[in-house]
Amino acid sequence: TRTTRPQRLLKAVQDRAIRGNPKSVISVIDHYCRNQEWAMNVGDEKGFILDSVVSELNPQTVLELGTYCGYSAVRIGRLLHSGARLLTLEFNPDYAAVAREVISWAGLENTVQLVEGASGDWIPRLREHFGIHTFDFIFLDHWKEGYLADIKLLEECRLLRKGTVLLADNVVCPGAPDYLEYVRKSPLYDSRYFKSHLEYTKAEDGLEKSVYLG
Ligand SMILES: O=C(NCCO)c1cc(-c2ccc(F)cc2)cc(O)c1O
Ligand SMILES: [Mg+2]
Repeated sequence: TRTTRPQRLLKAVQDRAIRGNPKSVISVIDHYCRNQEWAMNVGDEKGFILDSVVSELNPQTVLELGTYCGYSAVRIGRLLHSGARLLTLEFNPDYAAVAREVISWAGLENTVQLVEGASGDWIPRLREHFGIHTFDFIFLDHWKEGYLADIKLLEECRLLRKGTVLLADNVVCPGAPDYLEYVRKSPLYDSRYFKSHLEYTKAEDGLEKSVYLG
C-alpha cells in the first residue's frame, strides 16, 4: 500500500539530512515541503519567530502540544541548554512513530521526550508521572479546537507560573478564534500577535504569544 505523507517526509530526512545535525534535519524538511510535498510543520518563517521566543526565554521545562513529524520539537530542542527538557504530546500513533525517528535522526532523543496520547488525558498526569512542577514555555500546535480547553486545564492543574510563555501556532489559519478571544480578554494573560504566513505558502497566518501573569 501507499506510503503516508509523514513517512515520505521521514524518508527525505533519512536520505538527505546529516545524522545528529538538527540544523540539517530542519533545512531538509523545509526544502522538501516547499518543493516536493507540503506538510503542516510550523515551517521556516514562523519557525524563525519560534526560535527568537525560545532563545530569549532560554526555558528549562518545555511542553509541546502536537508533535506531528517532530519538526518543531527539533527546532525547539536544538536551542535548549544542557539539562533543559522538552515534553511533546502526540495523539496520532502514525505521526508519533515518524516523529520519534526524526527526533532520533537529529540526535535529540535525550532532550526531547515524545508521549503518545490525548493532551486532555495527559495534562492532569504530568506532575505525578514526570515530576514536573510548572512549565517555562508551552508551544500549542495540535487540534485548533483543543487549544482553549487545554490551557484552561493547564491553569486548573497549576502547571503555569508567573511568566510562563505560551506560543500558539495557526491562530489565523486554520484559526483558533475562541482561544484568541480568551487570551486577549483575560486579565491572566498579556497577549501579542506575530503576523506571518501559513508554512510554505503566501496565505496569512500567525503566532499568538501570551505571558501568564498568574
Ligand atoms: O491541524 C493542524 N495541526 C494539528 C494536527 O497535527 C494544522 C493544520 C494546518 C493546515 C491544514 C490545512 C490547511 F489548508 C491549512 C492549514 C496547519 C498547521 O500548522 C497545523 O498545525
Ligand atoms: Mg501548526
